[in-house]
Amino acid sequence: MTTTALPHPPYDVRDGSGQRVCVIGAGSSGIAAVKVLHERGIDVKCFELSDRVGGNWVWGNSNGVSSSYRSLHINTSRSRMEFSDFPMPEHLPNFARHDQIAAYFDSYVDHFGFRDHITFSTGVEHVEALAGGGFDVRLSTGETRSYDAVVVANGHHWDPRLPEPGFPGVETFTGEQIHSHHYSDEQQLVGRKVVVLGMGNSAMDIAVDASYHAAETYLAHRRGVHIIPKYVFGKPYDEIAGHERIPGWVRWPVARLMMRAATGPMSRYGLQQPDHKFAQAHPTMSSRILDRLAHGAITPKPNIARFEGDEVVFEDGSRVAADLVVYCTGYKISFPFFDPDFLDPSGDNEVRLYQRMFHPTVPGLYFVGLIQPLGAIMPIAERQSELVADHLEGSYALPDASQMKREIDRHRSAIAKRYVASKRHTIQVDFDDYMLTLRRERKAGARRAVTGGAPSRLGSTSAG
Ligand SMILES: NC(=O)C1=CN([C@@H]2O[C@H](COP(=O)(O)OP(=O)(O)OC[C@H]3O[C@@H](n4cnc5c(N)ncnc54)[C@H](OP(=O)(O)O)[C@@H]3O)[C@@H](O)[C@H]2O)C=CC1
Repeated sequence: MTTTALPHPPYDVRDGSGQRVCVIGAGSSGIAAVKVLHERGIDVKCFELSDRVGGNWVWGNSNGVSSSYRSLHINTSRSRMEFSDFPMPEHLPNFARHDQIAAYFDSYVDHFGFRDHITFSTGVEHVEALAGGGFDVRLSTGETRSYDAVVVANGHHWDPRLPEPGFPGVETFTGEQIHSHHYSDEQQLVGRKVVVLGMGNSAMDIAVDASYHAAETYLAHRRGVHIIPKYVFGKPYDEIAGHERIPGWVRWPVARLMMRAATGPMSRYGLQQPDHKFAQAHPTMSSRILDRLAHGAITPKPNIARFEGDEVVFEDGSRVAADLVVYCTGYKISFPFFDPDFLDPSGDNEVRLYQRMFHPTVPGLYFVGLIQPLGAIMPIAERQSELVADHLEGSYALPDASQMKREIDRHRSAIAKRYVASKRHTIQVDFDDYMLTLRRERKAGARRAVTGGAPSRLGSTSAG
């Protein structure tokens, strides 16, 4: 690969210390970015809508956009979600609850001492890339500040995606309809006849909650999935064969066999058989749903066909009277602070980024945590942030724009080949494979930086 001299800062920056960087959001990815940049001595400021860090993991977050609910527990195990230099407390369960995770993020910020780099209760309202490089960032306070670089970490599970178009009769259905984003606790379910739509992790959790609190619970789905229990053979499922040194062609067949042994076919639970292989869709993880289906506490249904009065009619012609429909139909990737024509995700959740984090034509625009891993985001956000810091310091160089575009195209084709066609898979990565990719990319970028004349982290005693 060749290195092309890029037009303006920070592509030709050689010293990160002179850079002013704005991080948008202090969720799990934003705090990783601030921590890494702060440690490297880069002048970083983060703006967070809420009065605290943690984003989605803060149930009832004052930012008004958390999708968390009372029963939420993470579905990646403690050892696989923790930051590399800040272990989660050992007294925590293997699959921690939202408040335990939010507290962990809080202590991360205090431990590394960068809370004063975060301005709370302040949103970023508009970001404008300037023709000569750098950005103008307008805040909710009305103030506009200038930055050399912007790290976008505003999360991608907060803007609800409803079925489009809605099912016939949706306008006249007499029951209540909500998106899972607006589900907060079981009080919304008590004594009601509830239809949950979807087979992602939100649907699993909410259907299980409903199975304990609602009068009747139906789980409607347009496609079967492979449900993964949280424990397999007495261990958290993701600790088995989960390592970046174990290649995917070993990891996934092992996982497939384990799951086949652990759960058997999904049809035994009354669910549709998946139309794809294991690991060709974002994983749905729940031990409890299998129990609740086996106990008859949840009735599986095919997709919703239409609504008639107070009834939900399913694709097999069956119908139920329902008080509440919960659409667990996923999220849109949204950047409310960019002009629509600046970075248009086209409504299909398509965002074209080199290595899922560098904008190919806007220098200094980075994205941290804009991936949906088969695994946890936190260690990935941390490693991505190291690349951002390297780039700001000049020890990592990007390839030229055409090479970046080719990499993006290759990634798009690989996703299309690998995963079920769905808007939920546009930013999908395998945790271990992507972690390895980032490690290799860091080295490749360091070599490019040397070729291009920048000081290199490799072989340098001052390397961070
Ligand atoms: N405990 C945890 O850690 C939790 C984690 N999460 C994470 O949050 C993210 C979002 O999860 P979730 O909210 O479940 O959303 P997902 O995007 O993962 O799942 C959406 C589901 O809705 C279905 N769907 C979408 N549109 C329609 C439609 N028009 N008609 C019928 N079905 C439709 C999809 O089917 P199809 O596959 O056919 O597109 C899919 O089954 C994921 O990364 C998930 O892992 C969520 C909840 C809990």
